[in-house]
Amino acid sequence: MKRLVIVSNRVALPGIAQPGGLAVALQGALEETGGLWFGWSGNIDPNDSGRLHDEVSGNIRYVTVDLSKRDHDDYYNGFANRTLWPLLHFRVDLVDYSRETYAGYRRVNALFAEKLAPLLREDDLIWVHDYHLIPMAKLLRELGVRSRIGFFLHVPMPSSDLLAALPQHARLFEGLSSYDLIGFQTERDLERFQDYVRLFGRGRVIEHGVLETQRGRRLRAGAFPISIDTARIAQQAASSAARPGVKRLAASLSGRSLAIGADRLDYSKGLPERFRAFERFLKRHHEHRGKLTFLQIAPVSRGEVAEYQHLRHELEQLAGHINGVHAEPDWTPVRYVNRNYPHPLLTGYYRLARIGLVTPLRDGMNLVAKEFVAAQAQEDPGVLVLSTFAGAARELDSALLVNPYDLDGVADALSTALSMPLEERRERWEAMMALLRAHDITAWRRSYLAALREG
Ligand SMILES: O=P(O)(O)OC[C@H]1O[C@H](O[C@H]2O[C@H](CO)[C@@H](O)[C@H](O)[C@H]2O)[C@H](O)[C@@H](O)[C@@H]1O
Ligand SMILES: O=c1ccn([C@@H]2O[C@H](COP(=O)(O)OP(=O)(O)O)[C@@H](O)[C@H]2O)c(=O)[nH]1
Repeated sequence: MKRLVIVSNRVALPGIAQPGGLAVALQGALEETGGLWFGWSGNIDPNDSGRLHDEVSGNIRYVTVDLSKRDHDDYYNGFANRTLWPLLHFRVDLVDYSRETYAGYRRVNALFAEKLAPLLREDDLIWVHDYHLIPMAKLLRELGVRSRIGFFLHVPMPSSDLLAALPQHARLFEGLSSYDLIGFQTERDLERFQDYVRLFGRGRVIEHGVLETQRGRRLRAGAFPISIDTARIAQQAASSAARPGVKRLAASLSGRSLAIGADRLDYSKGLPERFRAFERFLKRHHEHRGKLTFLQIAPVSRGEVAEYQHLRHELEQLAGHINGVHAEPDWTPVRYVNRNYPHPLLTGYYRLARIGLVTPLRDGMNLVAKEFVAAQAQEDPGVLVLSTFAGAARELDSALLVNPYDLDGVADALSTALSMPLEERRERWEAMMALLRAHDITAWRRSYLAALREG
C-alpha cells in the first residue's frame, strides 16, 4: 500500500490540543493508515525559518518546520489570514491587498516544498490541505516529484467575481492545475470553482468534475464533505457524565436549560450576530426568560491579526451589555469563555445542552455542528440550530436551519427548540445521526483517497 503523506499548515502534534477542525479531522484520518504529516511546527524563531523537527508517535511520523517572525507575519498572519481567509469567506470588505505578504506566502510555500521533497518516496500518495498551501503541487513538480498529489479546500469557494478581486488570482489559482484531484466540502463549492475555471481560469470543464487546463492537462475535482469520528464522539459523550467538569457545569445550571456554542474566535462564525440574536430571544420570548443559559466557548484564534482583536473587544462589550441589562441576581444569561476545551469535556458539555447554536456567516463545513449531534443522548436529544451558510447544513437538513443575519428568525428558532416535543427531537436527531454514522471521518478519507488513486 502506498504511504500517505499529509501536508498542512496546522499539524496536530502529539499532546498539544488544537481548536480547529482541520487538525482534529486529519488526526482522525491518519490514525488508521499511519503515514507522514508535514507542516508548520507552531514555533516562531526570532531569526530564521527552516529548522526541522522530526518525531514519531504511534504509526504517524511528524516532520514540522519553524518559521521566522517575518515569514510567519507575512504568510500566516498576512496573506493566508488577512487576504485569502476573508476573500474565501465572501468578506471582500476585509481583504488586505498587499504584495509584500503575497511574496511571503510564496516564500514559505517554496520553503515547505524544498524541505518536503527529500522526504518523499516515488510511490507516496500526497495530500495537501487548505488555502495556505495552494502553490504546493506546482512547486513539488518543479522539484521533480511525480507522485499523485491531491488538494482539499477546507473553506468555502466563493463566486468567481469575488475571487477576481484578488490581483494575484490568475497566478494563484492556476497553481491548482498541477494537482491530480481538487476536493471541496460541498457541491456548491465545486460548482463555483467550475464557474471560475470557465470564466477566468482559461480552462475547460469537460464534464462535471473533469477539468482541462489551457495546456491540455486533465484533472478531477469533486465534493467530499469532511466529517467526524462519530462513534468516538458518541462514546466519549456517553461516558462524560461522571467527569468532574461536566458535573460542575450541570450543577451550576440549577435546573435551567443550556444553549451551547463552541467556535474559534473568528468573524466567519457570526458570534456578534449570535449574541444579538440571543438578546432578541430574551426580548421576544418572555415565557422563556430566566429558563435558558447560553454558554459560548470561544478560544482565541489568530490573535495577532487586527480584525480578530477587534472582534474580541466587540464580544466582550456585547456579553457585558446583555448580562448588564438582562441578568438577575441568581441568573447570568450569557457565559462567555475564551478557553479551549479538550474533546472529552467538550462532548460532555454538548450532551448537557438542550440547544447547539451554530450560526456562522460562512463556514466550509463546521465540525462542531456534527459533533453536537453525535454527542446527544438517544432517549432525550438536544436540538441543533444551524446556519444555512455552513457546509454542514447541506447534510444536516433535519436541524432547525436559520439565516444568521435574521436575528428574529434565530430568536424564534431558540424558542421553537425549547418547546419542541421529544418525539420531534428524536426524529430529527435519528435522521442526522444515521447520516453521521454512514459518513464519518473514515468514509471521508477513504472516498477522497480512492478518487485520488483512481485518477
Ligand atoms: O489553524 P488555525 O489558523 O488555528 O485555524 C483552524 C482551522 O480553521 C479552518 O478550519 C476549516 O476546516 C474545518 C475542517 O474541514 C471546517 O469544518 C471549517 O469549516 C473550516 O473553517 C481552516 O480552514 C484550517 O486550515 C485551520 O487549521
Ligand atoms: O474549545 C474548543 C473549541 C473547539 N474545539 C474543536 O475545534 C474544532 C472546530 O472545527 P470546526 O470545523 O467547527 O471549525 P474551524 O475552527 O475548523 O473553522 C472542532 O473539532 C471542535 O470540537 C475544541 O476542541 N475545543
